[in-house]
Amino acid sequence: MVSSAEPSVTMRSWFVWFAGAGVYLLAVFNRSTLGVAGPDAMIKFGIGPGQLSVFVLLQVGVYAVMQIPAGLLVDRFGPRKVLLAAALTMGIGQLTFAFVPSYGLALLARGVLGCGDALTYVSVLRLLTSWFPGERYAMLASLSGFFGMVGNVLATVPLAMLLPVAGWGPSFATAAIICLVYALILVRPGTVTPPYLQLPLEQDPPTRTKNFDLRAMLRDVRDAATLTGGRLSFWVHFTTMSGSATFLLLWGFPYLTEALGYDRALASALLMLMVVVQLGLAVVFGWFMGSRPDLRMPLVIVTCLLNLLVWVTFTAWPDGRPPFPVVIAAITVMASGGPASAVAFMLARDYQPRQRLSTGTGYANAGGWTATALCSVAVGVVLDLAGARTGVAESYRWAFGTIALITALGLGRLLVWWLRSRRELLALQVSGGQGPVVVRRHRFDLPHSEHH
Ligand SMILES: N[C@@H](Cc1c[nH]cn1)C(=O)NCC(=O)O
Repeated sequence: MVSSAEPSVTMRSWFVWFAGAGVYLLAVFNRSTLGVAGPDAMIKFGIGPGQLSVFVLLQVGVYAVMQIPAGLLVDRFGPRKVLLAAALTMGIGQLTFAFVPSYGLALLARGVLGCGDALTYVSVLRLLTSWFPGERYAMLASLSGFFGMVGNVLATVPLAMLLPVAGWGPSFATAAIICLVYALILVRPGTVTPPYLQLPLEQDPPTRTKNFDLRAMLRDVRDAATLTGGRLSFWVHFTTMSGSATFLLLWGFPYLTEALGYDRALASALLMLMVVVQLGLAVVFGWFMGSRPDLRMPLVIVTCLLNLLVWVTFTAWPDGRPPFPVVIAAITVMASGGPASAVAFMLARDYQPRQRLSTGTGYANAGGWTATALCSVAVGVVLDLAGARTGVAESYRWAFGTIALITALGLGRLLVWWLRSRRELLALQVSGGQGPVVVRRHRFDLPHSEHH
């Protein structure tokens, strides 16, 4: 459990948060660029929609795989250096992407970009822990998503305007240069903007800088992943955000246009609606989770049940074409998944010891993105298999059934680890200790165990 003294909020705290969240804005901007450049990419590389979707799968896969290494790096080098590495890596990846001539090299460049992206969010969350007291964490972690949304919008509107005017190379090179220039802000302590650049290392020194050996790292990962609160954080992230992320990043647009027959403008507007509702809910949930941490798990469970209902509805709807009001309701419910996933980071913050906090945060973040990769691949495979035998709408019913199954699996594991974590908290309270939240024994609680 986090035991060090709580930092107080100063102007520097806000500056640090803005500087870090700026890198996150760039990360989401970069990861969203193919959303608008997709048609141009198909022409430039001579590829079809299937090969285009490989870019998204690669991005999500690299992101998920890189989460634990990202956390290990933050624990050893501190968030500033890792954010610097993130901005540089994204810049290099995007610059390469701007000029490579072939699909294979473009995939490689996107992989590099994904590595930079993966370093960002865990670092920003670490800055929050170092610079703000615990009660602000939930709201600020949720509000950091706002920067992501701005990045998303910047990739959608200005980039869509720039692409036809400036062309592929200059447009992506501009994105790269912005990252590389931004990296200057993070470059050398004390030279550019002293308050931010000097203080993160003083305020929250990385404790493992000298302990950069493989065995210590594996031990950190094992300890982060076997801790009850750590395992709970993984399954919370896994279950809350994966269905909606799969819909938003990859399969929502083709479903709305091909299966439901909506025109492209309406489909884009519905996805944009989801992003806007996400932002609103991030503020509401952030406030709620910060003021009632004891109710954060009930919030997660209700969110997961509602999301499961969405996927079951899509799967069970007789002709695979639910009416418009049902689709709107489903999209609104889906938008709750991302904001509720912030509970996973609160759990990591509350349960993981400070010296491996970011490893634990990366482990939690890997949960949702692993599930997103799983859902994305499962939907694609089932669409391929079912598409040969039945109509498009019917194929999506089967395909979205896999998301229902993965969500149900996640919810089952989440409930198991929630009950185990409650058992530990109850035992701690009985022995006079205090956990991050106060719990009261209920009939559904597991009996007290000698092992805990
Ligand atoms: N759970 C998301 C955050 C989120 C908030 N609203 C929608 N999504 C997450 O994992 N973020 C990490 C990232 O790098 O974007």
